[in-house]
Amino acid sequence: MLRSTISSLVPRATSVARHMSNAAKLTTVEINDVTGIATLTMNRPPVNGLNLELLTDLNNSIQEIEDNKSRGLILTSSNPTIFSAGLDILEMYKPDKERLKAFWTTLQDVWLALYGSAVPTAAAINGHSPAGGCLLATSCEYRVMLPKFTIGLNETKLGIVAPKWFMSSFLSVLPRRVAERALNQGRMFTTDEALRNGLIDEVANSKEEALAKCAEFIGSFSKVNPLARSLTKQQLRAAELSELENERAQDLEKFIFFVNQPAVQKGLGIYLENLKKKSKN
Ligand SMILES: CCCCCCCCCCCC/C=C/CC(=O)SCCNC(=O)CCNC(=O)[C@H](O)C(C)(C)COP(=O)(O)OP(=O)(O)OC[C@H]1O[C@@H](n2cnc3c(N)ncnc32)[C@H](O)[C@@H]1OP(=O)(O)O
Repeated sequence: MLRSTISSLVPRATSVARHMSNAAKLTTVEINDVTGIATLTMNRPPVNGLNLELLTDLNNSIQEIEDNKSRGLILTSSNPTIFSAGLDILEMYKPDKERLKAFWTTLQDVWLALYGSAVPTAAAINGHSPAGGCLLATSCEYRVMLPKFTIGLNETKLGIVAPKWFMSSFLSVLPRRVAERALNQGRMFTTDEALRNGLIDEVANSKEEALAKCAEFIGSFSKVNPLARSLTKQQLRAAELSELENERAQDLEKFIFFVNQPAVQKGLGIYLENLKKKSKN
């Protein structure tokens, strides 16, 4: 459900950005005191794999940004070549039952909070963004990406299935036939392909430029009534949000059942092994 927090139109004091969250966490939130825009940075080396702890910090940070009435949220990564490698496969491979439940429930929370955020959202995609990384990026309203990286929902390549709400975010950005083919193929788009197909909105040559373009997008709403804006967004996104809200328990059950299938476990094991082999070469 879209949060009701509305950013104020009162101009901010002129000063440099200030940190709201500390670096001990896997995310940091920095508010620009001039623009009032919050930059939420993922920082879980080596690849920003979305494990339970990173998802928990992401969820708390989004909440913090909403509560502090920021003008907007920019999601990015501290890693210079990876936005996020998607879900940490180790959470799903030979999983602990209780942790697996908490992991998926927190992922649901993050998606509901980000896709349904009341504030304008943008992703500065400063590196590769497969699967769960693409989910985060497409949950935002605007995407700026650096050249020569890749983005997409590659689940079928891992022998897994993107849940419906992953598809909802993807479909909110791409034309249906492009989304359908890409999902079935597990296609990863290069930056150029992503731009051509509308999966991203702009290309930037540096992270700084990407952040500036995201800020410009968020700034484009400065003359729009924030309540009218957020209620409009809420109506546009309500169907997908309610669908997951109403089916959270079934979605969790399906996930747990699916992940525990021997064929899925075998596929994940092989995929992990190949990733490790590749990283050693
Ligand atoms: C009827 C219908 C039913 C429907 C039911 C639905 C049920 C739900 C099903 C379940 C759905 C689950 C959805 C999952 C979505 C996901 O997000 S899955 C994750 C997908 N991610 C990937 O495929 C990315 C894999 N990684 C890479 O491609 C590369 O690592 C990279 C491009 C991100 C970075 O490359 P590079 O910089 O060269 O680093 P590497 O050397 O490859 O990696 C370093 C290090 O990290 C490990 N690693 C990489 N990614 C992951 C990951 N996602 N999880 C865990 N670990 C990862 C990699 O193995 C290396 O480790 P070592 O250093 O070797 O230890």
